Amino acid sequence: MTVIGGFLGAGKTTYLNALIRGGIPENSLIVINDFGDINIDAELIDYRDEQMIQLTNGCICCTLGGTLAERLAKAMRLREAPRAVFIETSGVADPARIADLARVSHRLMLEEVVCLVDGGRIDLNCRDPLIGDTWRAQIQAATRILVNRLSAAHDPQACLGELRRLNAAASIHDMGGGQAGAPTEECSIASPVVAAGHLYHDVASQRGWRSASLAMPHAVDPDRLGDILTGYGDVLLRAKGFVYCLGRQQRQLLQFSGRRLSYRPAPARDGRCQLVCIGRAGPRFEALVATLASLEDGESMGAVL
Ligand SMILES: Nc1nc2c(ncn2[C@@H]2O[C@H](COP(=O)(O)OP(=O)(O)OP(=O)(O)O)[C@@H](O)[C@H]2O)c(=O)[nH]1
Repeated sequence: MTVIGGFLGAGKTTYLNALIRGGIPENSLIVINDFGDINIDAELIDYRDEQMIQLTNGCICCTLGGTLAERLAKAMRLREAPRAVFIETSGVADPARIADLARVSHRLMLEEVVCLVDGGRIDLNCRDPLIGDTWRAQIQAATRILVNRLSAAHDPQACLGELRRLNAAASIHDMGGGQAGAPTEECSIASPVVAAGHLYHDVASQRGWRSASLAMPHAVDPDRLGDILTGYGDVLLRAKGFVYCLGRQQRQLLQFSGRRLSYRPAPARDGRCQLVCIGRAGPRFEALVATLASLEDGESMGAVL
């Protein structure tokens, strides 16, 4: 079992796709957990549907006794049990809790706990009172830390030093991965594994988060939508989803993380248009949701979670 963790927007899905493209064992099982009630990531993973478990509506590390453990146990009892299991956690999960499933199972062996890190946001995330504990626990749980966008950091060496200070046992790799703001599908696969200790996070640290899922049935002005999301960048930590944009035929994948926005043509799958927003609970976040809803001429665009 390989656990792929890291904070919201750190690059977990990009990395998992690169792993799949690079070749994973036949009959692998992929488990995807998104924080909201819509599993956007599942649409972005290029893998056979029947060998993918999608978990939504919450963070798997907080509901371990439930769905994840049951679904994994069921999969491992199949006559042809998966040869490998890759779990992409939600961006607010503690990967250590998930890794412990393998540590206590006699059918699963823990291969590694990978933690993706947006190098351009190390100092910000580290100091943030809402994010800090979760972010640190993810790094401390890792056996391998993969840093991208380090070139966007004020002081790359100090940032790497901070990671090393948090987790002395993990191997740390700078993956390159371009400048912040330049979305990329590129992702190099860095090598091997050193064992590490881990730390549990406090479930209460989940308080203070808020997520909202919105249906986006009508075409939107991409610049206007971008201005709204960026304008609420102080409370909006992550947004992603599929939208139709005025002037563009193809459905677009919208990505907003680390205050950076990008659109790119979306995979042609089921055609849903939905947006998931995750951020800091409070009146500003509610104002953001109301503003997004008002884009639809006052009609509500969907339920707020
Ligand atoms: N420049 C650059 N951008 C990246 C890299 N990896 C991911 N991104 C971008 O960062 C954004 C988030 O990437 P994802 O792979 O979806 O991140 P994630 O950790 O799966 O996000 P959540 O599951 O929502 O927490 C996307 O716009 C990616 O294109 C990288 O190595 N370099």
